Amino acid sequence: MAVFTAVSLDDVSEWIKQFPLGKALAVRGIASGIENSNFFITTESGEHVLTIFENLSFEQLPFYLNLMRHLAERGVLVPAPVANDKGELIVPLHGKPAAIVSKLEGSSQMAPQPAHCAAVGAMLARMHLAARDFPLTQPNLRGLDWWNAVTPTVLPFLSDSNAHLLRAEMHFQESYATCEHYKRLARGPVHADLFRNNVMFVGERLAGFFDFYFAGCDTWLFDVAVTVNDWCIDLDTGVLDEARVRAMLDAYHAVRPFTAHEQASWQPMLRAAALRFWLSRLFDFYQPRAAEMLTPHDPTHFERILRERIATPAPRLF
Ligand SMILES: Nc1ncnc2c1ncn2[C@@H]1O[C@H](COP(=O)(O)OP(=O)(O)O)[C@@H](O)[C@H]1O
Ligand SMILES: N[C@@H](CCOP(=O)(O)O)C(=O)O
Repeated sequence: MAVFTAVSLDDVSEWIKQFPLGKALAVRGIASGIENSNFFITTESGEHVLTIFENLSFEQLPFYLNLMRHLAERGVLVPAPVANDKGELIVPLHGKPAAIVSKLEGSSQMAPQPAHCAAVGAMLARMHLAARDFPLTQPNLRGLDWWNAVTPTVLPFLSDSNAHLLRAEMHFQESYATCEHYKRLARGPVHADLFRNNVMFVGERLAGFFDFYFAGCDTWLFDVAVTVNDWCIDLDTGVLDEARVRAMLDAYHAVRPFTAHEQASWQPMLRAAALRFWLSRLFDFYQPRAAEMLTPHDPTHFERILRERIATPAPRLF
């Protein structure tokens, strides 16, 4: 669990007066976050989530909050940010940026079946299409530039075999990023971290996507690859589960058809998505941020997935 910025009902009662939500009745800290301090807030107008951003700045946040508002206004199931009486979505609390969003119902589906994967695939395609006219841009801050910056900081800790894998994959991805197929991939705002724990379900009904704080502009196919690499695998081996992959890809394709350039890029992109999380987990493991009590995620999970995606031909996209 991350260190929390403590917030009392008294703090919130005063602060929330600037929002059209009525009085605050209760505040409850959420223990499961690892990036930010999150609280469920009961107000006279219902349940909301208050987030105090521990790492992101006032400059970076408008992209995420406005993207969520843009998507929510277009019927994509995401938390809707609430503006204060000046129309602001990001308002300081205890000197840190903070925001209030609507609370999604449901819970995470940690053992997804093909029906869940189909619902996620369809909503992901709707999200990509709905964000086409989103006016703000911000790069994926965990993209190729970040991989290049982080690689030398983790290489000294790796075994010879893993160092070789990392160097070879970085070389492959840098070269792939210059090819014609890659340049012609559709792009736009992407979630970039749509793991099982960032989606709410009520039974088989998808209730919403949340945790947009790794979102950025990148290829839509990268988003699909990140999502497939988490939702459609056997967690012990990293091997793709054919039924769940087909359900997710077919549902996505029915809403936003994949292209031939995407088909040609699918295996490199599954590798890129595995590399991205291997690198961030290695970084968090070997270079933990000061003053946080995080239990790092296991990097070997994504090393296994990367090796598997290199070794096994990718299933067809469509
Ligand atoms: N809008 C929301 N609706 C309902 N629950 C939410 C919402 N946002 C966050 N949560 C809850 O808070 C937990 C932590 O949120 P998350 O955004 O994943 O934190 P972090 O970015 O710190 O990892 C989630 O697992 C979920 O239970
Ligand atoms: N999904 C990433 C870590 C990001 O954590 P989140 O709780 O903010 O989704 C991983 O598994 O490495």
